[in-house]
Amino acid sequence: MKISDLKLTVVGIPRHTGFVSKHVIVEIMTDEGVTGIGEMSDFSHLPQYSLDVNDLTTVLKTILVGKNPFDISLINKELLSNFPEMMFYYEKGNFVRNGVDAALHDLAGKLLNTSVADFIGGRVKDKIKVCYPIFRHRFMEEVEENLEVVRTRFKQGFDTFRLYVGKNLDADEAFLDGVKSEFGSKVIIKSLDFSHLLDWKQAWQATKRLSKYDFQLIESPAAQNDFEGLHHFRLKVDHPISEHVWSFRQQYEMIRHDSVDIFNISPIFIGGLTAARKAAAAAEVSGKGCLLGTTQELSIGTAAMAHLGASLVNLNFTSDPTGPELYVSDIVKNPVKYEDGYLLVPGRDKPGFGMELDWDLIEKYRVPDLSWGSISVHQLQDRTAQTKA
Ligand SMILES: O=C(O)C(=O)C[C@@H](O)[C@H](O)C(=O)O
Ligand SMILES: [Mg+2]
Ligand SMILES: [Mg+2]
Repeated sequence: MKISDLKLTVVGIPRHTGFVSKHVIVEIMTDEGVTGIGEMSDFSHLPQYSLDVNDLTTVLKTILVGKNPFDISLINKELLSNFPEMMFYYEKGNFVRNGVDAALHDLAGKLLNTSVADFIGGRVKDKIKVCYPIFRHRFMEEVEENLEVVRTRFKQGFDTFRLYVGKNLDADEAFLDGVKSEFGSKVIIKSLDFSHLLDWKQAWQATKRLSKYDFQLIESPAAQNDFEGLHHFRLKVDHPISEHVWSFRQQYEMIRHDSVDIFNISPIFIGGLTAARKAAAAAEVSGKGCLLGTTQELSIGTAAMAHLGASLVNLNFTSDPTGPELYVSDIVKNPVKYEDGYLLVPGRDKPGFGMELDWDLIEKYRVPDLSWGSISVHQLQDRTAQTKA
């Protein structure tokens, strides 16, 4: 059996915040008529240049067509040669490798008539605890809007939230205060995420101020790749520290410098399920915790993470994938489901990821390319449509 073709389709889907994320749907076809689907999720991140999707299609066809789809390790090796690791969180080559590796997993599952979780290690759990994100405040008037988000989502069963912080500490504090006085211990704040916007000393000052509120962990409280800074920060605070994994070299340096307690692992940022499983194994071997991060995927990307999370033995902190709840629409007929603040892993009876494309929705949200238009760095850092300077 051979891979016979590949197709990439770009969609632009707004979030309830108004921010639009562009994603690429990947289809890998075989000469036996079975197609695997994957997602290169959320290209709408800095840096502000875009890939040429037609050219990318040609490049990926050159790599894939004629290969046996079960040769996932071999194909990953070739993808890595063509899209090498960079020491940058939002490196777009990782998104490309992730979408292809996902489609290969979906394809393998379909060909074997087995779910992806069963294909990569089976199920330690069939639901994954997740938290809903509260995007970064820049202005005081956003506090009430975000408290309303907590009210709405709490009613839907989300009792755990994470908060992006660091640009307006008065607003961060007002929000945490509002949550505490309205919900008390019924609502849990999983994390404060500094998103590498402050250096470790500034993040430490901010943390001291916000530490009168309860939260479980602190994420990205230093510049990207400041392994020593993370280590210094970690020794100063009682909370566990988490950091995203965006390259194996970076993960190795975090282990070597004892920079973190928890690795935040997302297939999109490390370049696929195959790579994410290695990162989770490295976490296990180095005695670190692990959680599933997110770029806010659509249902295909989120299902891939659900299958991955189901098979991990060391997923010991609340995870982040809530994309399908954030966007106004999806591109599948049967989106992933959330129940009482858990992401449900698609059933064992469904081959591959268990997702089916909805071409009416794809046509509705299809866009010609990954071009940017006009958007500010603040909007990209804070994931809001807020245009105020
Ligand atoms: O934990 C994080 O950091 C994120 O979730 C990053 C976000 O920017 C996410 O990728 C998003 O698009 O909202
Ligand atoms: Mg983060
Ligand atoms: Mg994202």
